[in-house]
Amino acid sequence: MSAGPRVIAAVLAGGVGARMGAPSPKQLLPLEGRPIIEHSIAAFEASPEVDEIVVLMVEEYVGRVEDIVAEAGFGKVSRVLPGGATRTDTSYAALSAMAGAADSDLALLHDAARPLVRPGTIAACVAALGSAGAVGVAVPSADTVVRVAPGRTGGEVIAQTPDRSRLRRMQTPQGFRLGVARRAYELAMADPSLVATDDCGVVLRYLPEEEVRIVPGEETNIKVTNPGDVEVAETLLRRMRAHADPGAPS
Ligand SMILES: Nc1ccn([C@@H]2O[C@H](COP(=O)(O)OP(=O)(O)OP(=O)(O)O)[C@@H](O)[C@H]2O)c(=O)n1
Ligand SMILES: C[C@](O)(CO)[C@H](O)COP(=O)(O)O
Repeated sequence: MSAGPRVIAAVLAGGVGARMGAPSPKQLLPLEGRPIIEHSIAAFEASPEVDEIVVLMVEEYVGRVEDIVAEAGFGKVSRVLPGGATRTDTSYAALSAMAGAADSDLALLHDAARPLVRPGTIAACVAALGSAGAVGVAVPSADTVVRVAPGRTGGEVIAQTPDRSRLRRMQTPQGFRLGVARRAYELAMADPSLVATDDCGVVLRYLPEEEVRIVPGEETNIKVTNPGDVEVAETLLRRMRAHADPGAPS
């Protein structure tokens, strides 16, 4: 009997949290008494599909995260490494940290700033990677989304109102067969005009022949980004627990 692919999760925590404006990176802010990053790592630690976790942290806080990992007893975390200057650089560093894994193994890239990811969502990503080389968690948009352009007399005007039924808001995890992510990132990192806001976008741009599958996500999987978002996350977490939601994060 052959073993299935190894599943390696990368928790991306290399950002400084400029929009949050806290004195330290937002992934260290307490959420119900535990650092946000601890909740994010805990979701992957608790997922039976995940074999190993690597964490990419702002360089000066790597030691702090090693302490968090040791105190929480996260046995799947193999390394805490410095992140890069941009999120894309951090994703590339994460893939480089997986150099010993096979092209057929699976990488799940997750924002540390999304502490409410459910184990069920992680499981759905891994399941989808059974028949797809690239997958991303997404939710429909409740708002109408428009594309804007500079106005003739200044300000912004609406250039296009895309069909909302075809629009999705991307979240994480985003998962890849390692061979797919490696090929896409090799091309991306060699492109001086690279602009990317997520990892599925990198695959879509550099490997257009690759189908990037959508995995339905949850509205509760918010990205803690701006002041006030920690309070929103705490309210959501309490509500998920109060409703005895079996899929609630631990
Ligand atoms: N150089 C970077 C930038 C971002 N991230 C991570 O990517 C996720 C999503 O990014 P974002 O919410 O933009 O975080 P920050 O970059 O920290 O926020 P800001 O843009 O406000 O500075 C976060 O978990 C963040 O730590 C990263 O690993 N490396
Ligand atoms: C990857 C992401 O969370 C998908 O929505 C998002 O694009 C990250 O963007 P950020 O500007 O780095 O927060």
